[in-house]
Amino acid sequence: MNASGAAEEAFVDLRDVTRTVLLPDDQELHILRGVDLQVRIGDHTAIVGRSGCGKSTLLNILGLLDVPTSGTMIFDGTPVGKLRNNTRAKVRGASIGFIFQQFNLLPGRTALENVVTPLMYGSRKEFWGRNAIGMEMLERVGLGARAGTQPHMLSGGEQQRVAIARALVRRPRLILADEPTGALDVETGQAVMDLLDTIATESGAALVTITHDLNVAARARTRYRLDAGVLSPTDTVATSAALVAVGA
Ligand SMILES: Nc1ncnc2c1ncn2[C@@H]1O[C@H](COP(=O)(O)OP(=O)(O)OP(=O)(O)O)[C@@H](O)[C@H]1O
Repeated sequence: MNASGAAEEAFVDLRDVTRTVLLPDDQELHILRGVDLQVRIGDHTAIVGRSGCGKSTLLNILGLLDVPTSGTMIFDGTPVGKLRNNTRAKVRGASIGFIFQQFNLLPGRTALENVVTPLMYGSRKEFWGRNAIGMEMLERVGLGARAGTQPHMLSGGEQQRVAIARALVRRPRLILADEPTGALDVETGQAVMDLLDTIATESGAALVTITHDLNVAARARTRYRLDAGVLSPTDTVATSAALVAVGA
């Protein structure tokens, strides 16, 4: 609710979204079936599901990398179906930060060079101020002293912190994290999720984490399960209780 008592508009609003692809034998594969999802600024949403259930497909749609086959999607007040490809790419660069399981840092570039890469495509202010902005982000993730270090000299947790700094350097309103702890040990993964949660909250962004790790999902305030392309909210209390019961 906002100050006037009205329900706040979702930053991303998917209604009855489907994604269908045509296979070589002319059969249709229904990857997403009638997905309803509202993501609000300040939310931390987790989507869990087994391999092949459609998680990457949903992430690609949320990240404006792909479009629904049917249904409606509103992104920051604009119907996505009305956006041209190049406008979609611009909105993506300015409004969405991506974090991947394998960090996807550029080899042979320093931590700072990696972090400032998105600023090369930003406004003049972002472009010319990129080193100062990048350093500030690296300091926020606790790696100011490693600005000149290349990724292969950093630990997995440190590489993911650099990737977080890079994802957040243009102050995106939506952060999409795809198995962000998948390549990290449990303790490092928890520290990375703590950091991601804190920075997303401080930056006033929405965080959507796609994961098969129930420990990671348990941190989110809103949880969904994706099962064969069908998205359903999971019962928060029951899920938490179940997670505690299995020692997660
Ligand atoms: N363009 C495509 N053409 C044909 N099949 C596709 C296409 N995109 C996805 N699929 C199939 O749709 C299903 C869902 O794919 P998706 O990559 O979204 O799953 P996922 O939940 O992310 O899986 P994982 O966790 O293993 O990465 C899979 O069976 C995949 O092979």
